[in-house]
Amino acid sequence: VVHIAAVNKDRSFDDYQRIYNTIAEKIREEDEYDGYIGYGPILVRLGWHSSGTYDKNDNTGGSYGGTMRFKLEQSDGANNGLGNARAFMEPILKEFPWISHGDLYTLGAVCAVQELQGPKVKWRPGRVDMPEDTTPKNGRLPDAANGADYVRNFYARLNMNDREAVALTGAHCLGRTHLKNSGFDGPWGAASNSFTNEFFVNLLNEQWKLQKNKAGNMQYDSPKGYMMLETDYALVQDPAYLKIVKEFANNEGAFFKEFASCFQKLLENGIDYPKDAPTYVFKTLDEQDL
Ligand code: HEM
Ligand SMILES: NC(=O)CCn1cnc2ccccc21
Repeated sequence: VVHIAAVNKDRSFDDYQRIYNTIAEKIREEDEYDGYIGYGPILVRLGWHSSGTYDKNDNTGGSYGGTMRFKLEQSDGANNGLGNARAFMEPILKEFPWISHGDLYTLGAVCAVQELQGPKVKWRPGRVDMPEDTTPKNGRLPDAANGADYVRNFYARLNMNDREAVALTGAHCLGRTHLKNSGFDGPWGAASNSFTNEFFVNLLNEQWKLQKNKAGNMQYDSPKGYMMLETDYALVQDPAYLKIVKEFANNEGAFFKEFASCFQKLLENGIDYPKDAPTYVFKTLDEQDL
């Protein structure tokens, strides 16, 4: 399968910055969502899950076709709860009907990372909506009840190495788990809507206890009320991963640099960009005094 980015000559940086601003202002406005966490974290998850179906072995899946808009992909249990993120995007699609779903879902994730004080993430337009029958089968997204070998193998399918795998999982500094979505319990207190290296600091500094949660699933809990999935904790069980977790816990800049590059790579997996395709770095609302 080959997906060529469609360069739309009628649209400029300003057109996409306007969509970025509309999403960013809506995140700011609807701040009460999910116990005042806001929509940022779930918009990051929407962009990630739109892209996480990619398979480097046959170049299928990924963000290009916008197939997250179809009920088959939405029915994957791993996507439980993302209807809230899609509903958030509905009015944006109405106001800007010229953008593809793949471009919108990935632009929303980049906007959320930047507006939550994360690193600048480069973004390129050109994804084209594909028909429903191109939707990948369910089951390509990861399952949290696994260890380091599974994590390494899963990220390898996305063409991600150890450093990229650790950096990407660092997005679990945002938001929380919801029993009704994934069967994992999440602490109200500890959830956050600021993009930092806290995930790595907590992994190293908290005492973690593996226990069954009230849904009967295993998760790690800490005295402060933090939690980690088994796939999160795998990053301190595996010696190669642990070395990178320590680096990112002690150097937020190194984490930000790696995250910025591998998040862009994740959102663009499977797409060939012509040499005249533009690359955009959006301004935050704060940078525009908005
Ligand atoms: C082995 C890989 C991964 C596994 C097993 C995993 C699993 C999960 C689970 C079970 C949840 C809770 C969903 C809910 O109950 O609402 C979650 C939330 C989340 N995940 Fe991951 N994840 C993985 C990788 C990633 C990556 C690569 C990113 C982004 C770069 C990411 C971003 C998020 C965010 C932002 C949330 C919070 C969403 C919210 O607060 O609504 N995750 N993840
Ligand atoms: N701060 C917390 O205790 C939750 C952090 N956290 C750990 N693993 C996660 C997976 C998804 C969302 C938040 C997560």
